[in-house]
Amino acid sequence: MSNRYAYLGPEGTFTEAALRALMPTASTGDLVPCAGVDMVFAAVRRGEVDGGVVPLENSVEGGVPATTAELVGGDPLLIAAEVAVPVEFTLFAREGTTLADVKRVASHSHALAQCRGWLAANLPDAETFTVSSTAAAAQAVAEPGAPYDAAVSARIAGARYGLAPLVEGVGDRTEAATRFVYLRRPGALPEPTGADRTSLVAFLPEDHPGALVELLNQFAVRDVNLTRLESRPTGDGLGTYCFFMDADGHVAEARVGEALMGLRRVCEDVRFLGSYPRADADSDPTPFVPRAGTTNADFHEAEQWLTRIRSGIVD
Ligand SMILES: O=C(O)C(=O)C[C@]1(C(=O)O)C=C[C@@H](O)C=C1
Repeated sequence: MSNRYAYLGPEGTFTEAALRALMPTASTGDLVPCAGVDMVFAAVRRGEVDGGVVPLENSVEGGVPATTAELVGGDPLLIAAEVAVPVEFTLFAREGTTLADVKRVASHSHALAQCRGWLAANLPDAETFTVSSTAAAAQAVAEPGAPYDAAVSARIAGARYGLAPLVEGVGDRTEAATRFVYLRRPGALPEPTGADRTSLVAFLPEDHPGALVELLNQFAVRDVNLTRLESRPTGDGLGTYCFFMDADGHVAEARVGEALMGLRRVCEDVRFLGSYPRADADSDPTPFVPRAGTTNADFHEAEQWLTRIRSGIVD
């Protein structure tokens, strides 16, 4: 039986494009569209699918709140892969609609935010409506008696729902990209590839001066590069935050493992979200070389030395 994968649907989302990039051999019948990010998580947790793909962060609008909330607070799942997809937005409408006819525009909140400037300049009087995804907007516009005149969607969504492109390239930033992650139930981690990323959530102990520095130092002293740090309220009251962190490297590497042990000591809690191959590994012009004293070999040598002196061997 082939594997089944859930994703933020309906058909024609950027998330579907991400899933197809991650699982190029999966056929359409293996892909399970879900109406929300939370439903993708639920389908994976319940074992209805082998894994699922959700948007994690966008280069213009930042973290996707629904994904971060599930990763931080929901029943644990592991990130097993990632992919970055360029996001180019098109304004779609039913055949015969002109720009002057457009009074109501629907899309995903992250998509509307990325087209804010264009919409203000070109459709200043149009109202915007947030729906569950860019493809859900296109699907709604295509329905008879549609509540919206136009949708901001991916090119594939327009074709999928039989809409006409009114204007292409309505995004404010031409280089916009979204990072998507592939989630699965806890189990064996992907093997280290030499160009990996580790994601986790750190919960600080009681608030005190330098608490965040202590946390960051665990990575700094082991020369582990952080690629993302996002604070998020825990929900336990104003001023109480946890930190969503991405670091270069795989937890199987001594230097990353030691940094995580250090974090575990200084934090109230640490939620490990996975170690998986970096999507940008091929495009990295200057591969990271840890400084002397922080290579995996240095950590192993120091560990062996400790074992020897603990048993009284002094060389
Ligand atoms: O609605 C979609 O098409 C999605 O895949 C979701 C999503 C997002 O959550 O950011 C993905 C990329 C774009 O930035 C806009 C929307």
